[in-house]
Amino acid sequence: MWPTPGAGPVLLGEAVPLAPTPRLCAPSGNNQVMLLGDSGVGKTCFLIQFKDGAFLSGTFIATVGIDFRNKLVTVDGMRVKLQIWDTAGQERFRSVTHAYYRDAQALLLLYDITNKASFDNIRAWLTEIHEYAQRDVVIMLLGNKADMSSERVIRSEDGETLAREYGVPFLETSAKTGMNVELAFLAIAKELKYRAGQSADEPSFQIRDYVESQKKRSSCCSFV
Ligand SMILES: Nc1nc2c(ncn2[C@@H]2O[C@H](COP(=O)(O)OP(=O)(O)OP(=O)(O)O)[C@@H](O)[C@H]2O)c(=O)[nH]1
Repeated sequence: MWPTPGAGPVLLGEAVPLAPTPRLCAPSGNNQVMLLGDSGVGKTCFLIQFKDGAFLSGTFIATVGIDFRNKLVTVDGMRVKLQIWDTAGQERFRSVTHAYYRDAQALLLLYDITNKASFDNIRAWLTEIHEYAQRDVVIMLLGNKADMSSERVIRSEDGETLAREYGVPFLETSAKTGMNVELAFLAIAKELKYRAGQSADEPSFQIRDYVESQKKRSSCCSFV
């Protein structure tokens, strides 16, 4: 039996620094975020890096079906609970994961910068997303394993171009070093908070602009 979207155990109590008396975004609902992409691109490691700040190296154990973790992030003094679904990239689990697309508010679509097939398959993933997910789902494209520069086969510009074609934000990330992992989730949380209508202070938040500005900041000042 696979877990039910929105009905799983609430794993609160993580060490998340909170601002004084933060409010909870979408208190009665979950902000469901799904990780998608070919098998081996690093979805599970990406989630574990975000949740626990750790990297699982060694033997690759493919995800079976689907699993999730919760994490609270603080956005502009407000707590946003993200329920993050880690899906199996293997083809044989596709019918299982399709059932979860419609409940997702945001999708992080990963490819591996050292694996051309995983990049070429992004268009097929986007076709599936358009078929099964909500029409207004937030999508972000991530080129993972950016730490493996000597084995890179997909240029950063190619990721940028593809993301621009589909009108989605783009980041290169590393689940190993943590590069841009937090930024990806923070941008999603900001967008979901904005959509929940609780950002009067940010009346025109644009996730792509936010991601681009943060990328410039980190490249200029060597921090994220
Ligand atoms: N160097 C490096 N290795 C990574 C990174 N992310 C994942 N890996 C490695 O890539 C392999 C696959 O990672 P997973 O996170 O299990 O991949 P997945 O996308 O969840 O795979 P499925 O569960 O089959 O869909 C593992 O051996 C990881 O250690 C990264 O950012 N850098």
